[in-house]
Amino acid sequence: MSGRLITIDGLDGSGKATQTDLLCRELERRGVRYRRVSFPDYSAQSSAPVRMYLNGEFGDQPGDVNAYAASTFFAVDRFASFARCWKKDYLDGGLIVADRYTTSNMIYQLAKLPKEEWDGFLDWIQDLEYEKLALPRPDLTVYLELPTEISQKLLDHRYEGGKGRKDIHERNLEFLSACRESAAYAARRFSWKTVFCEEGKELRKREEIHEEILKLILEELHVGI
Ligand SMILES: Nc1ncnc2c1ncn2[C@@H]1O[C@H](COP(=O)(O)OP(=O)(O)O)[C@@H](O)[C@H]1O
Ligand SMILES: Cc1cn([C@H]2C[C@H](O)[C@@H](COP(=O)(O)OP(=O)(O)O)O2)c(=O)[nH]c1=O
Repeated sequence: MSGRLITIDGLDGSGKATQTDLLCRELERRGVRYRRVSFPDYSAQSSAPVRMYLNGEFGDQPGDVNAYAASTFFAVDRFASFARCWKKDYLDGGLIVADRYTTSNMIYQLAKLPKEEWDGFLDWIQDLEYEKLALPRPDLTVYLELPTEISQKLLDHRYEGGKGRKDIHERNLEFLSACRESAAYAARRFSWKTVFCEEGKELRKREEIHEEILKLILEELHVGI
């Protein structure tokens, strides 16, 4: 029996870590067993090429590494995490909560390509990650939608002005705006559940967003929580 995989995705600074924390706390409160994973898996050796890419060692613009090459770095890191850390739990029927997943390649790497190549890339990345590498497909993807101007402010706040720590994606507002468009496309194609985190130019409260995500999970997955 295979388990279930919930992925939480969104642009940098959209609240993924915050919402993953709140969800995991709620699962614990309800006594639901789960395993939390996060991508890239920075603490693992498998993320070395990802770290080099995001640090700008292959070029300081996202487009300096093409969508296919960059996607493979992230895919290999995911394969290593699955094989080493959560395959057994998943195959035993466990609930996995992922902060970013293949869905991030479908957002960020897709954005590097002209629109007429989007469907071909999305077919390719599904084949690579879900078929050839045999990674599980998500049962539910929650996409946190937030205008880049707001997510950038939150990121700035998180980095407390120390802009040097931003990676090559986070530094590039134009790229992040393109990612918002590619994310909307992927969300439509794959029926991701979009959670709008802004209301009337204001960021919604953490708890309110959390309640919406919890409701979605209960409705969509019928998990006993
Ligand atoms: N709904 C919210 N309202 C206000 N601040 C928020 C909200 N959600 C997240 N934050 C803050 O915004 C910053 C980015 O959130 P984070 O969860 O780290 O985003 P991500 O994991 O998507 O990069 C953090 O400092 C976090 O505390
Ligand atoms: C997991 C993953 C991330 N990414 C991108 C999204 C982010 O811009 C970047 C690193 O993700 P992340 O570590 O979430 O960023 P942060 O610095 O906010 O913690 O890598 C991909 O392009 N493909 C992927 O498969």
